[in-house]
Amino acid sequence: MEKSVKISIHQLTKNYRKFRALDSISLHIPGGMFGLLGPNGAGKTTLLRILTTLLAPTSGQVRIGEFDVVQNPGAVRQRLGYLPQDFGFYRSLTAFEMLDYIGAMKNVPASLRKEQVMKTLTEVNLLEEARRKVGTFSGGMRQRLGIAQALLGNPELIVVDEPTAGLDPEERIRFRNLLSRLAQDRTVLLSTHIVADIEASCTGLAVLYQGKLVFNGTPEALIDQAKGAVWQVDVPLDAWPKLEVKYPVLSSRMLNRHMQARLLAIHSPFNGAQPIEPGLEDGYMAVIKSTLVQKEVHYG
Ligand SMILES: Nc1ncnc2c1ncn2[C@@H]1O[C@H](COP(=O)(O)OP(=O)(O)OP(=O)(O)O)[C@@H](O)[C@H]1O
Repeated sequence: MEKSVKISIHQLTKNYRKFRALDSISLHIPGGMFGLLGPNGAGKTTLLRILTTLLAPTSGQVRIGEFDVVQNPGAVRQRLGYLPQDFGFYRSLTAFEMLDYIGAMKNVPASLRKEQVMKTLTEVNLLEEARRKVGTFSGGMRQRLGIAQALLGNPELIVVDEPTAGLDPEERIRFRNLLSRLAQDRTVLLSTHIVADIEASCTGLAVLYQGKLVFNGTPEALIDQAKGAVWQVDVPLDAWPKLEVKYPVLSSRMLNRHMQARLLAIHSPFNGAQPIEPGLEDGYMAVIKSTLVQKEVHYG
């Protein structure tokens, strides 16, 4: 991990007028691939925009390596590449032309630019498409080109916001593999609401919920949050509505007048419920639901 950089976030708060989008977040992100997980509206994009110097915090500190994002935004920008959620593409340019243009905006010297553009196109497996217009690209190809532009200038940190939304399963896997490969020698921060994206690739992750940090640790530790609390139940349809409101439902399917479901419950919800080994999605739901439950009724 010769080019990875550490991120330190200390008591970071962001208010949009009276609305608190981030509430005193403290988090240390080591090198490698780190996931930021949370439902829509949790505050992930707000956090990424502060990290990438596009948005000023209300209070607290963020350091990328040795540089503070507020005191030294220029130095931070030189060290990072960002693929935002709504990255705009120049549809009538070729992949090469687009990267050449972005390279110029990133101050990559003209004498090095062609070589760098070709190198990044090779890294994201798009070299053969260099002369093709971006408007003809598939969603997966566009996202890989988005990563290519983030890689220009050879940054130590790559920040990616919800990159697999809208990709088909094959493209999603290909994209995740690309990020894992990139994380071998730099820090990659991946924000997503798709648990499988994190499961496949991240060594550490944080969960944001309603602007608060509700988990920080390894994927295994997140799975442990649901240990002993996941149950499979098989109930007649008329008994289902009562259960459905009482316990958080992880998944359900109708089977011939019966409902088969996975539930979260601290104790067995009733005789005959089968305990199940949890997965990462269960751990994530347990963390999110327990923050809900603390405010409402305790399940189990
Ligand atoms: N400019 C703004 N003014 C007011 N509220 C905002 C602004 N930007 C974001 N918010 C609110 O802050 C909260 C967090 O938004 P944010 O976009 O950071 O969440 P997110 O986790 O990235 O969700 P998504 O995946 O939907 O983008 C949301 O409730 C959102 O409505």
